[in-house]
Amino acid sequence: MTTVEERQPEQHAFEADVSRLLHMMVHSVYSDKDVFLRELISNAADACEKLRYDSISQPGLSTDGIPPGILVTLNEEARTLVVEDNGIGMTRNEMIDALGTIARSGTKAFMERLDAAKAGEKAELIGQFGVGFYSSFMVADKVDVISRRAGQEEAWKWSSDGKGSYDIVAIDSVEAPTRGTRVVLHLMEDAKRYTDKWTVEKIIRDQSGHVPVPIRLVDKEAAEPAQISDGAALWTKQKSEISKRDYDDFYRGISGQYDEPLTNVHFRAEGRHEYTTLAFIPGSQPFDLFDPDRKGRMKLYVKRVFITDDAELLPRYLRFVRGIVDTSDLPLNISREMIQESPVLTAIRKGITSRILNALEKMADSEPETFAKFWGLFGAIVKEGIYEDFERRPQLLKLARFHTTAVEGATRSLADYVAGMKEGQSSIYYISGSNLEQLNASPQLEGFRAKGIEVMLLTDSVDSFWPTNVPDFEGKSFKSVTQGLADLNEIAGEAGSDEEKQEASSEVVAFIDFARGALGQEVADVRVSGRLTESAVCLVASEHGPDRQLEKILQGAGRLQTASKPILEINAQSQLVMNIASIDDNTFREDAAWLLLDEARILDGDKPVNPRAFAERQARLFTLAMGQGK
Ligand SMILES: Nc1ncnc2c1ncn2[C@@H]1O[C@H](COP(=O)(O)OP(=O)(O)OP(=O)(O)O)[C@@H](O)[C@H]1O
Repeated sequence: MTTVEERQPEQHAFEADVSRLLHMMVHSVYSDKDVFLRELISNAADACEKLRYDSISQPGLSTDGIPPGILVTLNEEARTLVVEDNGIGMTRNEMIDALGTIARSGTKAFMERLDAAKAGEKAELIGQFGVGFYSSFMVADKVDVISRRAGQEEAWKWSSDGKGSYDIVAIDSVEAPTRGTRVVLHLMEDAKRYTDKWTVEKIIRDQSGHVPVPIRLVDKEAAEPAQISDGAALWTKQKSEISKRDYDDFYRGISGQYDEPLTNVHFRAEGRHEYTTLAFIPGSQPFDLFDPDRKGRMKLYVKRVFITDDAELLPRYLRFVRGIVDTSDLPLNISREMIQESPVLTAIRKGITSRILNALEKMADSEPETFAKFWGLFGAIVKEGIYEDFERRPQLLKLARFHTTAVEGATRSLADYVAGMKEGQSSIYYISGSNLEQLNASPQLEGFRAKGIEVMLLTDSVDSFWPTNVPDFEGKSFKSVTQGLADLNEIAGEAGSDEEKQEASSEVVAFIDFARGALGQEVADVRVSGRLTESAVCLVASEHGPDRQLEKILQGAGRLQTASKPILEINAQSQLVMNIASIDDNTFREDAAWLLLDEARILDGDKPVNPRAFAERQARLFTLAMGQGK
């Protein structure tokens, strides 16, 4: 067997993505390099918490009675900064996995976004993400990680200059911590300020003052360590003892985001269940907001021991909330699998969901501007709840805000909408699509606009689903303006908007009959429109079945084999239509009918049925109009 001394370092190449990330770090545009320390301290604290957790089932892991702690040591002469913890440590293989690849989905997402960002946006984007251990290479030209896994004899040293490869070598026990990890940063010349006691102390207090593990600092060899933070969990303190700054720092520490949270919800529940929650509504969108797995990131603690950040502590439509729940009602040794089924957790989930929604309601009433910002960031996510949380639907509908035709650049609540309904109006009208401007210009809105009837403009993808699923708001049903007959005659319009509608002339009726025959298989019907005032044509869906937008989405997702045919509505008062109807020539009429259908499709954001035939028909009509045809 080889002894430790005889072993040669093994060289490993970094995974391609790591090399790319490191390159970015070294040549970083990071405005604030201080964050590397927060990342290292956060890893050290996680390692201590992991040991605390694993020791519950394997008490042998930490029998030495040494309390968890993080020690930061500075050496000005050697130009080193060391972060050491007595946590779980890493085996050789764990080092290779954790420090040679990119395991964090967040880091992957970060790199994708960074690649896509324009030059000017990069710095801002980087500021929103924590990028973990690799951020050390912003300030160090060499990093050593010496680690011994709790309960194991052997110790390993990982070293790299961040340029494509790293070495791993077994080292003598005396050179390693008894347990845990020591990260040694050999600082670059221009990063030597990180050996200055006051600088580092300030950074730790500012960034990491609330990690739940005590932090000490040594600034000179053999000096007594100074305690910088006591590791008391912020959430156990009284609200009155906590400043806004404390809350914000804590939020940044647990969320890995750098923004200022919009609000926090901090309460202690007593009675049937005992738990404390400290939750934050972020001030910017987390990177994983639109991930398909829709996972939340609330952390579960039992009696201050971190258990998991994988428990579903909130419904998915509140997945942007960051924070912790600490309870004494679960056993410490509960397995992560058992947690999901625990009735205690169900009760906690209910409790904190209510508190968060109540806090949002309060914000909407007392701080409408903050709420508008909140809705801009997370409204599309909260609306998923309208669709999937039957029990809380009324509360979510009350919270929801929408763009409507009534005001530009601002949003309205459903209560605002209902208050502005016209006499005889029994439905809440909406139109859905992906682009606000395009929706605003939809011909289907014309009749509603002319009568001053407000229409909600729904642009989030979830908007195509929930209105068909929700029977009503305060007794008013939801109705798409692109579906069924527009019975606008029943509704009293604004003064001056109610001129008598002319009946369709017999010529127009004849043209409509002709078009119905000519367009045959493409449309379910051709009829006189009750909703157009300016445009000549538009497409609508039949009364029953999905609205046009929903149908497109379902078809795009392969969930509809055959789309139902649209109805072509014709504006009998349009000058164009009347002119067309007056020409008694079937070739011309056929061209006109197809062109009108194609026009309606284009107005809907679609393509003509047959682009070539469309071009030919258009050419024939142009030629005719220029007086050269026939
Ligand atoms: N001090 C440490 N002790 C034990 N393991 C560590 C330590 N530092 C890093 N690691 C391991 O390296 C991995 C990568 O660390 P990195 O900071 O890049 O991301 P992360 O900590 O997983 O992400 P996040 O910051 O979102 O929790 C960690 O998940 C952990 O497994």
